[in-house]
Amino acid sequence: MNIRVTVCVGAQQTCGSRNLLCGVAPRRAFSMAAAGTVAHGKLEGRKAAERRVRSFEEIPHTGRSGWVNLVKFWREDRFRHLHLHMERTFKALGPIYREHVGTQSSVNIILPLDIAELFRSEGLHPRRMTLQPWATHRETRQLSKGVFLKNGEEWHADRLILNREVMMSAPVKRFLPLLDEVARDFSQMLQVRVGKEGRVEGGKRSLTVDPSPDLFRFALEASCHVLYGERIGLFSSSPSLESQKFIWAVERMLATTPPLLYLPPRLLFRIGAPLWTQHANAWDHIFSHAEARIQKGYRRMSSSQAQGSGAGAAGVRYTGVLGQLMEKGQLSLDLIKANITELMAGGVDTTAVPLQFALFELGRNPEVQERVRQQVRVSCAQAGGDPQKALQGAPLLKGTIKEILRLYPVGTTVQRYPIKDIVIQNYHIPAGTMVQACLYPLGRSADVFEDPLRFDPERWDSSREGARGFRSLAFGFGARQCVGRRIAENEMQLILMHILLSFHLSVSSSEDIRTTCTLILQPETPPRITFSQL
Ligand code: HEM
Repeated sequence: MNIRVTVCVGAQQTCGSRNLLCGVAPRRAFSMAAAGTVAHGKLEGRKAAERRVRSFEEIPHTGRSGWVNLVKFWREDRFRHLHLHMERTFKALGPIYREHVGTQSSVNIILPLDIAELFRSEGLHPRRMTLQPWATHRETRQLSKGVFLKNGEEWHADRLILNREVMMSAPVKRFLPLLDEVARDFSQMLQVRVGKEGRVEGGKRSLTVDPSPDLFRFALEASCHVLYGERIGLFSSSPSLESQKFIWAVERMLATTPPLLYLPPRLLFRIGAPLWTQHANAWDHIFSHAEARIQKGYRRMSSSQAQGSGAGAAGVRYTGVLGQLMEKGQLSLDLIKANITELMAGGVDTTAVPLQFALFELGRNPEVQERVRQQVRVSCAQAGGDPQKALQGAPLLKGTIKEILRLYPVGTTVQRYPIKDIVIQNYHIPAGTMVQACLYPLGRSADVFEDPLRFDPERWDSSREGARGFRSLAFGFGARQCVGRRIAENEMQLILMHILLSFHLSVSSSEDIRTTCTLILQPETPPRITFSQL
């Protein structure tokens, strides 16, 4: 593959390291043998050396001192552009490199086959949000009120219970109408706004706005509807200030996480003190808000159980993931709280931000937009109001989401710590090393995707080559993949479906959006979108 040759020549130059799978050494061996100057024995010796698994130390790297790198990262503001830094570094060093920044060191990979190797090998996962590396500190423990989600076998058993309420097809079928209701309301709210505030052109109104605040409210409203089985009124004329504060707190928590991850505990409370305080306050708010919501749901559940009408009884409406977990009683109340808190914190920016990118890409690609809309119209007409059928009949909606997450992956990396030694790109990687699949450069690599910068939802058509094989990894992989995946996929498809049925989308400039990395990838400035009545 092209990347292996060209990129690795660069790797040799930069680090003096040779990646023998890259075709550099074999090419030399061939020319020497052709000239008849190499004895047979020597050639065999060279081949054996080529087959030798190279040591960890030989992996190209960005500099040995984590502290020097940390200073560079601070000075050059690389934390905010980590995705671009990775893209550049792969171009310079080849398809695998090591990086050491502050207390973090990782091996970074980009090629689907290598990523497959990583995921196939048994690997531990980084700790969950409530268990960040510095969570061993007393302060963090106090902050999160002693509620922790564990890793390991215990985690796996709990996760399987949770999967039954959020990932399997039966719960998805139950919560899909709830998401559809919120998506429909969002579109209606927008219609009212365009009707009132829009400019008239050719008898129709259109309005240009930054939709991001509304998308954040949509994401929280939708995930709360699924979690608690009831609406929290964020589209009303006086939305709750507490919910708005929750949205800000999640944003703050995400934005303050990356730099803190690289600081050792000693420095954390000195250099990082203001950041740490903001981070701790944000988590405090997330926990207390989620706790209040959970208590409310718990009281509602208890009173309906006291009246003898459990959530599972015929004719009783779906009481959300919280209600289902409480009714089944397989998880302790503390674990239910911890999981629901995490689902609340994980369910806002992760969907609101890709939706901004989606509206932008559909706006700047009117022909693609029209093809998706046509499919949605036909499918909705045939679905007779059933949201599941409507989505099944419009695969381009799913393609749109995959395409958005390819170009703008919410999490720019997926990480694993292999529990056994593994070999990637013929390099030995010891157990316990953090290995990162780097999704942003993967999604934009011409060696992996044809015409990678083109927004093309049809490329994910399952009959097309390239649609398969460790290329769509935005939700991670395997037992540890995103637990909110089904909520997110359906929520995003449904809102796009309702928007496309009501509005034509356009943007004033088709220039690329500049992106920045907090813990998630987002636009530096939210794009303004013109919504025109159809
Ligand atoms: C486009 C939207 C989303 C993307 C791209 C995304 C991506 C991810 C990724 C990459 C992981 C790590 C997976 C792995 O290591 O294999 C993850 C984990 C997680 N996500 Fe999401 N996510 C999204 C939406 C959501 C939503 C809506 C929720 C909650 C409703 C959520 C909750 C979580 C939780 C709780 C975990 C930790 C799972 C565990 O370790 O058991 N995510 N997500």
